Amino acid sequence: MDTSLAMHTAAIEVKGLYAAYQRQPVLEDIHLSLPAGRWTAIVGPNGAGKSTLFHVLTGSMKPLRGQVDAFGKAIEHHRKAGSIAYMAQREAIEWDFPISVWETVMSARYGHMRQDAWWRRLLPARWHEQRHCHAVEKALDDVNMMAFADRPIGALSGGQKKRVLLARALAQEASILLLDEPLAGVDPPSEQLILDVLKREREAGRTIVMVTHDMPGARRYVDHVVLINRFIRGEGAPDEMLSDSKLAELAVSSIEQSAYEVSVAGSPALATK
Ligand SMILES: Nc1ncnc2c1ncn2[C@@H]1O[C@H](COP(=O)(O)OP(=O)(O)OP(=O)(O)O)[C@@H](O)[C@H]1O
Repeated sequence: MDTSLAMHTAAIEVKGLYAAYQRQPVLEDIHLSLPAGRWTAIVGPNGAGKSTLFHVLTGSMKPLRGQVDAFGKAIEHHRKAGSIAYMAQREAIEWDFPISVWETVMSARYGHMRQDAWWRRLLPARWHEQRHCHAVEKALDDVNMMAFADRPIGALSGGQKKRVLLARALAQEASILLLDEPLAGVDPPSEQLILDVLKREREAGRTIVMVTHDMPGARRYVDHVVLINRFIRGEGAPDEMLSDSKLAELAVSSIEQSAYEVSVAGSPALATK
């Protein structure tokens, strides 16, 4: 990990962000400052824009407006440097291609290999370099999936796939981990395993930002919470943000949001093409 990055107090800063799909606004006027070396939970109802926020933070979606920096540098810089690891929701992945668990996790090392001298990049043996193999093995061990290393990725259960996706994010050895629902669809022992792994990663100085619907897990482990539903609905300590009254406000915003979407769908000015 680049330790100079960890000197900043904010890992991610978002200013005046607007994002939309086919002119339909999904995120509006988002201002955020996510603390470095801390564990942040992004909490919001279905369709609140949480995954969209991650798409913008990884640079895979261009916002309509606004600025997003990580450790004081544009997201594009981090995209090239591989300093932000992203774990997508399991449902968003195509599983039918014939690669093994080991190869899936090794793909997280491409960014490191790209930093090598050009002639090294041409060597097929780079896949077998000790530092890459060690990072993959450690990540698979962390999520208790080393025994499945040779299995085709498509031949795993849903919870096992999730652990492999987390291993891939860990193997990148990035400064920031963006995890979209890492706890969804896993059994209680796996959930505990994942929470323990993330706790260790946070203790090692990494910044973790995770989308979650698991309130007990968030209350117990995270340092910082962002409530979101198209707008930021609150940001602060877990005790305050995950209180019954705050969560009730968020639920009400969800009902209002649904009513808004119905009215926008009928509006010729914002209708999608
Ligand atoms: N590719 C897309 N094209 C058009 N609309 C989209 C697209 N992806 C998401 N949306 C819409 O954008 C809104 C926000 O979606 P997003 O996936 O960011 O929500 P989310 O908070 O991650 O939800 P969930 O908790 O269900 O995963 C939703 O209304 C969704 O229907």
